[in-house]
Amino acid sequence: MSMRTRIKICGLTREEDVQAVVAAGADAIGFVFYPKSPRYVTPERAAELIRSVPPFITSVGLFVNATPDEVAATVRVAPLSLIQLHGDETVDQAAAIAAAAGRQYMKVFRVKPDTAPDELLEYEQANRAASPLFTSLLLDTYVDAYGGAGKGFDWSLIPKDLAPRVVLSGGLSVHNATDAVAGVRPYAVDISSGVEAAKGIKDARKIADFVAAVRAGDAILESQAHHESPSEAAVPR
Ligand SMILES: O=C(O)c1ccccc1N[C@@H]1O[C@H](COP(=O)(O)O)[C@@H](O)[C@H]1O
Repeated sequence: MSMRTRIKICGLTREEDVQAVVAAGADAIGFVFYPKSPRYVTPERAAELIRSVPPFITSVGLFVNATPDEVAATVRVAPLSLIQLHGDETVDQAAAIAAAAGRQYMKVFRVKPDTAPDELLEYEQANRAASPLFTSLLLDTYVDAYGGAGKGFDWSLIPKDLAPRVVLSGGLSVHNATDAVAGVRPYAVDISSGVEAAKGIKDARKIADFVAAVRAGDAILESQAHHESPSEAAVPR
């Protein structure tokens, strides 16, 4: 059985970019509430942008080392469905932030060259045990600036049994999206730099091409599923 890989486009600051993401058929839109990011938006600006988001598209709020009060105050202004905790929040801090905000959340793990695959599995289990609001691990590359750097990591570090539950990010683009989907088989992919004309300014053509490249990966998985034996095909990804 194969599945449609979910797509999140992150770091939106302009109305026309929101429309481009929706038109391209992506599933989620990300707003960066980290003041040091060039893609930073205020909660009020995010609320304005979310007004043009149709139903069944998830609006995600990205935070880096914010306090529970700060995140709760942001979701009172901007109607976010999901929170992305992209900093050094501990497992318990992440659970407390989500509880204060009353929202489901993704927790980032910033992968380094020496990250052991088991660390990823253990970190996912610890987050899952800490809160019923935890939804999934988001894997990004370790960089000093926390994220949005367009830098990839070694996907072979992702355990095969974890992959169908993770959101894969870090340096994705039209050039590697098909391989990422067909090779890693993640639940979802998340991109910022790879679909930009400049930081915080998205490019509609790049967004459409990225979505098409992800769907090409899905098509490869679909055709593989048809050629697998019945016992292999019964294993959901
Ligand atoms: O987008 C940002 O500015 C940002 C700032 C701080 C932390 C994370 C940020 N974005 C996230 O980074 C990853 C990778 O992005 P890229 O595609 O490599 O540019 C992604 O999850 C973004 O949501």
